[in-house]
Amino acid sequence: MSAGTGADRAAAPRGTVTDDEREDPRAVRRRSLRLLGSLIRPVAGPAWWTVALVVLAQLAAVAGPALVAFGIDSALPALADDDDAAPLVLAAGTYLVLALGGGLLSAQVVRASARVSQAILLDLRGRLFRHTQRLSLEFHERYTSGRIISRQTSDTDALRELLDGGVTTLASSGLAMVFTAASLVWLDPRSGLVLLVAVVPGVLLTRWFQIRSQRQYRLNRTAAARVIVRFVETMTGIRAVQAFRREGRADAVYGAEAEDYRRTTAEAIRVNGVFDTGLTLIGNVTVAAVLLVGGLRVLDDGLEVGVLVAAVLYARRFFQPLAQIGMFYNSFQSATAALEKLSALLAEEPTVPDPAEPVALPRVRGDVRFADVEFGYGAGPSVLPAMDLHVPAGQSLALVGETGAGKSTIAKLLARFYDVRTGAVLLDGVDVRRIDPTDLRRAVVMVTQEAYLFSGSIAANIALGRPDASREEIEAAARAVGVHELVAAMPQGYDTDVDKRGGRLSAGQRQLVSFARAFLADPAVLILDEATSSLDVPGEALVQRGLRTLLAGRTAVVIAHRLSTVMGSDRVLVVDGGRVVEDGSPAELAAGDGRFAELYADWQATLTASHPT
Ligand SMILES: Nc1ncnc2c1ncn2[C@@H]1O[C@H](COP(=O)(O)OP(=O)(O)OP(=O)(O)O)[C@@H](O)[C@H]1O
Repeated sequence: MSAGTGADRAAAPRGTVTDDEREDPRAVRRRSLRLLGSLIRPVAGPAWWTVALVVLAQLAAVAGPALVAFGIDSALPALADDDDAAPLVLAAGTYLVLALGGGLLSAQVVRASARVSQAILLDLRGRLFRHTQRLSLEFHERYTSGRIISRQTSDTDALRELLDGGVTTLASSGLAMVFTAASLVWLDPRSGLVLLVAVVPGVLLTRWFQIRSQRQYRLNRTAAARVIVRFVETMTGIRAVQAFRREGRADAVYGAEAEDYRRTTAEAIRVNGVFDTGLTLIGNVTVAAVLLVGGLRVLDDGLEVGVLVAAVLYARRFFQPLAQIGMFYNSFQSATAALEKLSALLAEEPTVPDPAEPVALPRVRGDVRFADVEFGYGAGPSVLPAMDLHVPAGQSLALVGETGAGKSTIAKLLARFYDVRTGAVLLDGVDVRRIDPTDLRRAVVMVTQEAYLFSGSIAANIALGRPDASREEIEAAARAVGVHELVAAMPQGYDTDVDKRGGRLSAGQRQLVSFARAFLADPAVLILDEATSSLDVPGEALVQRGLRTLLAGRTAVVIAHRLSTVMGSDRVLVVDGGRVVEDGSPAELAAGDGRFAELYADWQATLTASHPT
């Protein structure tokens, strides 16, 4: 796989920065922090409450060994010498209460942090969906769907992982270490000194682990992403794989990538193992050192036994949190990377902005004009260098031209999926950039080749543009375009689920449903990208009839691929290199000696060849 392909980026590992490659890292960090701040602000109260619970739980935990020291050094002698059981009962009772309280507090921490993290994630998911949906077509054509899916899944998951357990574990672990060290220094400064000496190799080992595990983690995420991309790519292109007998080769490539994934995972586990073992070793040596140094002092009467026991307990506890901090380091890293990518997505602005002062256009006649339009995608070259075009209301216009000529671009500008660079696209004399978006969407409908059907009933699919339409209206639209009989013959008629057996439709049938959808929406201007099949086979007569009904009585711009569609339209525009090179009625142009006449002759020849009489 070549580096940096669309598919590659689509499944880019969480640990790598792909979206922000050319951005200033400080700006990226600021943007990420702003997003984090805006996510936390609404739940600031519960978040502070969680922090308070974490502090209390750690205080309860750290008091244990000190109580043990008190029990041994003060309470036991009081019982032995003075027959006074009160101090021992007090120490044991307090220990029990703190243990129970600590347990309850820990449970509360889990609940409180879950509440905070789930509220944050709900907010984030909603924002991502609304924002991505609002972005212009330009964004969706540039940002592959795989990447959007990564934002909604693995990136949100990375944050979830951290918020669900990571943050509280990190905070608890950090506090536990500080409290433990402080208690030991307070109880017995010399034992505290032994502990502080042991911190040095502990910190060095943790730093080694951070560097190694970060590198390993990235390798591992890249390997995992490759396996997924390869799998998806092979299965998406399964027809080509099987048709060209590429199974063996695909298997070998996939096998090598899966092996790479296994190897990097094994190495990551090994690094973890070294870290864990190293920490345990340092912890045990520290305990032994505290015991030895303290034991000698006890013999010299320089230290009380209880304090020694407490010191040993504290030393044992000290290194446990470090292992947890190490474990969550990777989660923290990937959550940071995820936050950067999420904030980049949320910072995208629609390239087709809503007008500041929208012009209401409730009743549109359908007069379309391209006035001195120049357009190109992004900063790319001009695709339409200079387009002047007037389509009077009610006219049906067929756009023909070679692939890449600019036909779809004209259609996309008219539907305002993109905005022109210079000049203007006018509807009934009003610049489309100024028209109220709701009115514009109602007036101009684009039916694309793919005829996308959403999961749900056929009726709901037809009513997409007018969800309040009655069943009668839906049926009338289906009848008009000639799809009623087909739907009526389905297992549950109009209630048949398009995803279920019996609801699956052929490409032509799907197109008829999308015609019914457009018919019901009843726009003044209809843009239609006809399916690419260029032969007028008899089975498509139905589609042609549906099409004629759909186009009747409105302005229509059709990217035509069938001769019958072209010949049935009022006017033909031949486009070449973004310019109109021929313009006239189909009969006129066919009889001439221009490009359309050639195309017409080719079409005729193909038809005769495929339907010999
Ligand atoms: N999203 C895009 N970003 C950049 N360039 C684009 C984009 N879409 C189209 N183009 C370029 O604009 C030119 C015109 O493309 P357009 O899709 O309008 O052609 P077309 O006539 O509709 O072709 P076809 O018949 O193959 O659909 C082409 O050179 C194409 O490479």
